[in-house]
Amino acid sequence: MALVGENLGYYYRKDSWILQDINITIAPGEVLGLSGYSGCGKTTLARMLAGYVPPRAGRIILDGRPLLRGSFRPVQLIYQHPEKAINPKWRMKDVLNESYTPSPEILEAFEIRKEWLDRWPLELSGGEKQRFCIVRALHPDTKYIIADEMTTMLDAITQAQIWHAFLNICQSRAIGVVVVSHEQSLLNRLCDRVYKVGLD
Ligand SMILES: Nc1ncnc2c1ncn2[C@@H]1O[C@H](COP(=O)(O)OP(=O)(O)OP(=O)(O)O)[C@@H](O)[C@H]1O
Repeated sequence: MALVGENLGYYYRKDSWILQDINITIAPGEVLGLSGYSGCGKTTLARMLAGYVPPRAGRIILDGRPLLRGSFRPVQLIYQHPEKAINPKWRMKDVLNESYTPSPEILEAFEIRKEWLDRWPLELSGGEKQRFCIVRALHPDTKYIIADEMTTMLDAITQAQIWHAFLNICQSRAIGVVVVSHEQSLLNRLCDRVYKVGLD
């Protein structure tokens, strides 16, 4: 059930390609890093791999078939800023239960406190909200997760705890993970291999 990007290319302004001829394969359970200088196109590539943006060239294949943009996303994307992914008019328990009911164990693994569930998004910190986005992405049918600067806003200790919990679950379910980060030390620590986007 590999996730494959074949000859991918992207531009925002016509004839001004920011990504070209990207060939990338992620195996189930693999942790792949995406590195590269600021503005080289990491987020754009992440969005294409998750099926949020159709490539201008090439295609995304999941399990031998083109990735469909259906209602359920087998490739989940976690953004740097959880505010972008959470409806501000929903209480956190509704955000959490949007697509499945997470077990008490998974909530515990991410240290999500019971009293947070009745709060509005504005009443939680960015790091607290991000835990909900991570749990939500770990839907039972998720095959791949693209984590775009997922823990950039967190202190080093919380960052380490969250990655530990997250990668344990991904490993146990053979979920493939793409870690997008500008922090080379984080990529070296977490990833089986690192793909460099752009030239530098
Ligand atoms: N919606 C857009 N319209 C036009 N240009 C865009 C748009 N989004 C991004 N870009 C440009 O595309 C290039 C790649 O952006 P992208 O966000 O993918 O890079 P990145 O490697 O993730 O950057 P960073 O590490 O700084 O987050 C940048 O030059 C950026 O200015």
